[in-house]
Amino acid sequence: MDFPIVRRARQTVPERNGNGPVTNGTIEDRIPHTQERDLPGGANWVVQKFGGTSVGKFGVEIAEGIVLAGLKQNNGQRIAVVCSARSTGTKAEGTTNRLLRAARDTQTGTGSKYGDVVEALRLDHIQAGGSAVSDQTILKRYTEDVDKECQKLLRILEAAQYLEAVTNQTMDMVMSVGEKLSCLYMTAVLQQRGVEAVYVDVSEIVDFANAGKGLGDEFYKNLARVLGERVLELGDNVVPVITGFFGKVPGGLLEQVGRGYTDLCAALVAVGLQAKELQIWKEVDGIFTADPRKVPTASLLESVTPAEAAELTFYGSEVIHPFTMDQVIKASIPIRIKNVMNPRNKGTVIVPDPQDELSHQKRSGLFRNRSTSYLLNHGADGTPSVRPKRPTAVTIKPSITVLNVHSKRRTRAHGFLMSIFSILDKHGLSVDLISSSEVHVSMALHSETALLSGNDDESLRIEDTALAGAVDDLSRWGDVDLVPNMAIISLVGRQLRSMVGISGRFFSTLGEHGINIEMISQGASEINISCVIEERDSQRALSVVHTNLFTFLD
Ligand SMILES: Nc1ncnc2c1ncn2[C@@H]1O[C@H](COP(=O)(O)OP(=O)(O)O)[C@@H](O)[C@H]1O
Ligand SMILES: N[C@@H](CC(=O)OP(=O)(O)O)C(=O)O
Repeated sequence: MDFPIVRRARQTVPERNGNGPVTNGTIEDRIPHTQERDLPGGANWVVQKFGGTSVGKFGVEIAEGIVLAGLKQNNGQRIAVVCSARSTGTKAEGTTNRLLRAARDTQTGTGSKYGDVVEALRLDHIQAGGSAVSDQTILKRYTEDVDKECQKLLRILEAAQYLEAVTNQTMDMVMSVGEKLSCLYMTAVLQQRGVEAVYVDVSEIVDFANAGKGLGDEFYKNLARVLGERVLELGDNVVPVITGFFGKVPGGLLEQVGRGYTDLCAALVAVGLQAKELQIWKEVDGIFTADPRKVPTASLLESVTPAEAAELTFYGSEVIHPFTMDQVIKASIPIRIKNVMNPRNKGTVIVPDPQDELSHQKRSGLFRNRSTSYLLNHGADGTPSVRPKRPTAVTIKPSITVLNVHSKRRTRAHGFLMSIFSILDKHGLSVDLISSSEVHVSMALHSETALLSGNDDESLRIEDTALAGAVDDLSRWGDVDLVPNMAIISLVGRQLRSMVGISGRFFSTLGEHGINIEMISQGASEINISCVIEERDSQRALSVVHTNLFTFLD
């Protein structure tokens, strides 16, 4: 479908920059310690979650330098390991993506294409095991288990092809094989090094009566309890290696929780065991003021709040799945982001900020008092805090298309917005950022796969069927245009709400460096200021914002 593509830009007037004090106290004061909590039976668990690329590239280092080293500390600490599906290169080419592609291939009628994917995955895992495990008994058992899982997977895919349907449940069953193979591998690698590792498949664990009611608090509470019980059954010296896939959940794990679900699984295990810490191991030292691979001067943050971590993840810095924090923080379990390549580094801790708690307590019911910024600028004794305020991090989300709708004024404003949102809902499109006036609405939509294709305005076409359908329906309500190849740049930080002039400084920094702002959204979240820019300006925008708003603020 062809559509007019229009490019416009709006700039803001810069505000004065402000500076000032922040919260008092050290991070260690803020981390809840085991002895402060009521733990049953002296539990001393640390739950270690390893991401797909970490298991894919550093399986042996994880076993020796992290798990075994942790056990040798001899402080009564127990370790539970949770793994995602392996990726030996990038996540895009990893096991989960290949499995999802195999499931889709069953519907394209290209015969055995999915069979090739399964065989490639089988060989990949067998080869990885072969190079990390020399004990023939362990290796034989591992190879047989991998073969068995791959045969089962083939049968599921054949059934989907025969039935000409891939349901959410089928997709989940196929996807779960990634975590199963990965955990079989880590179990064998640990056993080879003398660890009493036991493979724990939790992919079928959801069978309790509540499952039908959706993924509410009760569901997660039950799931955490059952996961904890399953691990505790294993005995005293065992290191459980738990599949980071806990489907089949009502509506499908992919649909309900989305990619990155292993973080949530690990969080629930931590809650079930009342662990003293949840560790999320990655290939970076922790959370930085900007993506350290793009901004070499970015600095490591000692701590961030759960809300900051969630905003950063949503707006492009894949730090931790946003559903994870809720579960763990409610149970007073700190989360630590650590680096598999540098295990000695302390990493970044995710803990709530007591000042945030304080400002929540001062709120009276529905109504919020802006004067809570006083609390953010003063210590508990009323003295002004002395540390300078600064944003926490800057992040970029690429692959954004801006969708603009100008009302034909056939309905009043509230009806207009209602119609727009019901159309987006009908087509399953979700909005990352929105800015609206009475008769105009601009929305930023994100998609990993191209929404549009074409090299210039003339040849641009809508690729995505959901977007094409939405544009068709929206055209009845107003004039629609699309702006492709955009990115969202977001400034995130708990102190932003009390930094007078920070938005002006953010936008003027972009403006002064010739970076055009297409759309602005501020205020919906007190800890995030975002705007849409052209994707080709992303790297430059990240650098100039980091240089001007992080380096020179003191
Ligand atoms: N603010 C940030 N701090 C740390 N990492 C970031 C940030 N923004 C983006 N990243 C990127 O997030 C990725 C997280 O680490 P990685 O171990 O690769 O993820 P995963 O565990 O999903 O495999 C890194 O590639 C890093 O460059
Ligand atoms: N393997 C799943 C789950 C996951 O959490 O992965 P990772 O921990 O590598 O982000 C995915 O790719 O989404």
